[in-house]
This record gives sequence, structure tokens and C-alpha cells, in this order.
Amino acid sequence: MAIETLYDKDGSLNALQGKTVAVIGYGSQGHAHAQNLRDSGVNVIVANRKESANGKLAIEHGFDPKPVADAVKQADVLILTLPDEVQPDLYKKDIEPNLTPGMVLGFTHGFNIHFKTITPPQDVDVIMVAPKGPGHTVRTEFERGGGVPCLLAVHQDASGKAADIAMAWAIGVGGGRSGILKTTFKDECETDLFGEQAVLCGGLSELIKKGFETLTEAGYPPELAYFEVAHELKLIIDLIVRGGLNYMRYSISNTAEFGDYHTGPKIVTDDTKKAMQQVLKDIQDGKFANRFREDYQDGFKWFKDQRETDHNHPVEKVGKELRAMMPWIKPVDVDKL
Ligand SMILES: NC(=O)C1=CN([C@@H]2O[C@H](COP(=O)(O)OP(=O)(O)OC[C@H]3O[C@@H](n4cnc5c(N)ncnc54)[C@H](OP(=O)(O)O)[C@@H]3O)[C@@H](O)[C@H]2O)C=CC1
Ligand SMILES: CC(=O)[C@](C)(O)C(=O)O
Ligand SMILES: [Mg+2]
Ligand SMILES: [Mg+2]
Repeated sequence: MAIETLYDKDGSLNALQGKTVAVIGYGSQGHAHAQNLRDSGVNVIVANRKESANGKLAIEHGFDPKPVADAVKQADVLILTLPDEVQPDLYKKDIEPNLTPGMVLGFTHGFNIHFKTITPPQDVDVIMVAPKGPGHTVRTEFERGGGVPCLLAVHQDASGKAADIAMAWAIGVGGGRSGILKTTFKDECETDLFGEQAVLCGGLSELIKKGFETLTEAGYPPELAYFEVAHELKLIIDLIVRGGLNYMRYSISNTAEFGDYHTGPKIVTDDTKKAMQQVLKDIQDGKFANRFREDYQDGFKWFKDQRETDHNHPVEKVGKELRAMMPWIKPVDVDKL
């Protein structure tokens, strides 16, 4: 079913003029929304712990990070860019008590509204602008004159202006340059969880790790394996981003294209698609959300164990060494962030 796609010409920043927007959480998404909106002429304040790396970065970027409750008291529009697992408790403690009629509660992912772990009062607007890209690229694309496509949704329209405010927000962060899709909190939440688990992050990480392990366990050098199954991915993805699978296949050799069709379905099989359908079902029925919350209540023990194991995967070690030899890609050592 076709979806309405909007661009800069379909809206304006007017609905945010004269308003104070508080970005709550200066992390991956928050630092981008705060700076992009400020660059777009919006009055932005930031809430974050001053002493953390993100708090210090906010100060470096010219903001004065405030405690959450203080920022809420000074704002007309709130943009919650806190971790999904943190939002419910912080909402109860610092946000809900300071909400006043006519305020706007904005999210960048529908998780807590969709799974009803946050239920706002009826007299505020509840909107979402969810970029279809990592927060750091929301900033870098904006800086280079582009923009990351965004999903836009209105969950509650107490003011009658919720859609205009959401559009001004989406335009202000650069979404109107590449496309703003009008959707619902439910569809954004379920498709985003599915995409990040089955394809973008979960599926892709396992493909890289198992491809690397297959080659190195067969005796090929780790450097060769890294370049083959990890580094070259961006070059392939860039072709797909510019011209779809067809352009990627146009650009690669006949040998590779033949192998693409010949072997692809053996790796990502019909059983893989059945597993994807089960993943989607577990998302839709809340099973994943419950698992995520349970582990959070348990101090994210399982999550931290997984993170530690993969942090030390051999592909990460050899990759760090090889990336350090390529200064033009601006290599990042996550251990130094
Ligand atoms: N990461 C991404 O690319 C995307 C994220 N989203 C959504 O954006 C939202 C934010 O995610 P993301 O940007 O990844 O989050 P991050 O983990 O990158 O940043 C979270 C920020 O919240 C702050 N924070 C955490 N706890 C508290 C607290 N108790 N009091 C004050 N500040 C706190 C952190 O500050 P401190 O540094 O002090 O801990 C940090 O600056 C989520 O809803 C996510 O689903 C949507 C699309 C993509
Ligand atoms: C970057 C993004 O879109 C994700 C994967 O959904 C996220 O970080 O939550
Ligand atoms: Mg996403
Ligand atoms: Mg996500």
C-alpha cells in the first residue's frame, strides 16, 4: 500500500518558531536533533548529565546541559532521545510531573508508546520523528546538505497542530530533503525492530562474523578475510544506495553476479525467511519487548555478556589494525569514545 511521502516543500518550520525545544539525551540521536534544529533556527535546550562524555560533548557544542526536570519546565516541545529502556522510569520521575497542558512529547522511536510503557496525559500532543539511519549520520548528512529519511507519526493531537509541529521537527533535522513518510507508532516500532534485528544489525553482524570465521578457519589470513567480508561491504552497499541491487549487479563482474544468484539462496534460505517471519511475530506480540525489559531489570546481564563476547571477536581485532592504516576513512576506536 503506497504511503504519503512529504518533502520540505510540503511543510515549514513555522510551527516551532517561538517555541523552546528540549532534547532530552545528547547521545547518538540527541546530538544530531539538537544541532540540526539549532542550525535550522529553532531555540533548542538540552538535558543530559553534565559529567558524562555526552554531557561534555553538549557543552563543547555550545549547549548548557540541564537536569531533565529543569529542561522540561523550560520547554514547549520535548524530544526524548533517551535509551528506550531508560525512558519509562525517567518519564515517571522527571517528565510526567512537569508536563503542562499544550506541551508536545516527541519520540524518535515508538517503542514505549506502542508497548504502553509510557502513557501520556490526554492534554499533550504525542508525536514522533524517527530517522531511518544512525544518529551520527543524521548529523553528518545534514552538515553536507543532505538528510536522513524520517518516519513521522502523530499518536495524540490535543492542540490540533501536532502534525505541523512534527513536520517542522522533521524538516528541521533534514528529513524533508530526502523524504518524510507519514506512518503510525505501531508500524514504525514493529518495522524498525524487525529491520535492525533481521537485516541491518543482527543479520548483517552474523553474516560478517560467520563469513570471517569460515575463511579464517579454512586457513586464509584474517586480513584477507576482513577486507573480503567486512571492509568491502560499504563499497557494495554504496552501489545499492545509489542504484539498487540492479546497479550493484551492473557494477560487479559476471562471475560475482552469477555467484550472487547461484549461492545467495543457499545462504539466506526459505528457512531464513520463516525465521524472519517468526522474528516479526515475536516483535508484534511483545515477546521481544518483554525479553528486552526483563534483561534490563536484570542489569542487562545477558546483553553485556553478548556485547563483551563480540567486542573481542577476531574480526574486530584485525579490523582495528587495518582501519588504522586508512586515515581517510576517519577510523573510530570505540574504546576511546
Ligand atoms: N541510535 C540510533 O541511531 C537510533 C536511535 N533511535 C532512538 O533514539 C532514542 C535514543 O537512542 P540513542 O540516541 O541510541 O541513545 P544513546 O544511548 O546514544 O544516548 C542516550 C542519551 O541519554 C542520556 N541518558 C541516559 N540516561 C540518562 C539519565 N538517567 N538522565 C539523563 N540523561 C540520560 C545519555 O547520557 P549519558 O551519556 O550521560 O549516559 C545519552 O546522552 C531511542 O528511542 C532509540 O530507539 C532511533 C533511530 C536510530
Ligand atoms: C540506526 C537505527 O535505525 C536503528 C538500528 O533502528 C537503531 O539504532 O535503533
Ligand atoms: Mg532504525
Ligand atoms: Mg531502532
